[in-house]
Amino acid sequence: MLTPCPQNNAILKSVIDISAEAASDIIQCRQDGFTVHKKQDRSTVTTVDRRIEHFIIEKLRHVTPDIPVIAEESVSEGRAPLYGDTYWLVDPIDGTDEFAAGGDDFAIHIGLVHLGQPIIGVVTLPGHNIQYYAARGHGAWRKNADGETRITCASPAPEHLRVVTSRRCMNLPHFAAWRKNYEIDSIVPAGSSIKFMQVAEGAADIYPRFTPSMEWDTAAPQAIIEEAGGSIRDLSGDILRYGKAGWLNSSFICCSDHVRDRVIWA
Ligand SMILES: Nc1ncnc2c1ncn2[C@@H]1O[C@H](COP(=O)(O)O)[C@@H](OP(=O)(O)O)[C@H]1O
Ligand SMILES: [Mg+2]
Repeated sequence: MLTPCPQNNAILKSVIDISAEAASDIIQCRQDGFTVHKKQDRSTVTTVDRRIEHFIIEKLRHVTPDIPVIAEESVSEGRAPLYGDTYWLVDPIDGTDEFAAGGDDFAIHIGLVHLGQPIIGVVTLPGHNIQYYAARGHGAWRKNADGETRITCASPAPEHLRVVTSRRCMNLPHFAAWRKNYEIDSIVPAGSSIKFMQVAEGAADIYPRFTPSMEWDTAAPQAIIEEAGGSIRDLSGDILRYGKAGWLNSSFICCSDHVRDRVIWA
């Protein structure tokens, strides 16, 4: 376990500002109009994803010149810098499909990975005007129009689980089989990293994901959920780690520590 580091808190403050500036720009771009393209893997990208990623990379280079930035769209275009023990993982828009369709459930992710673990995370929801953030040892926080509030997973956890998951996951046979093993209160679909944030702020207890995700989809949210009293684990119960082949995550379960002993790990 890494210890709290005052320097990380200083870096976090800069990243919160960078992400807020990127959020304003996304809202402006949405008003001005943008174009939608398909990547080689047939997934969606917009001119806004690329613009925001470029902005974030330039800003991070200024704040932490020695830390390489691994970012979704650059990797898609075959541009990933050499990296070592410490690197940024950036998703300029998580939930691009939702953003391109005019919805509000999309997020900006900026996460700092050190020795395979995310130690700083900022998740901004431009469409909801909310920021979530954490640095290892400094707690998890939410900032909105009401100010800054410390967030934690629900304690005590309710008897029946409040499940949140991806719309893509809800109709999968794997999910149908999984849910049969649990006493469930509700199953609510949500887009992008809103699912992680709902667990982190106590609005949901568990987020199972049986469809693919990339490391930039989870790094920033994982830093936050871990500071809020939860975790993201593979189906064997091992904490999700970073720097894997192709930046691809396995299926995972994100849950509050208060329900972890109810989860059936493989
Ligand atoms: N087949 C696939 N392979 C890898 N990642 C996938 C995928 N299908 C969806 N994703 C990831 O899931 C994210 C959307 O999550 P959700 O379905 O929970 O809203 C996408 O984020 P992007 O929008 O950044 O591409 C993408 O990274
Ligand atoms: Mg993205």
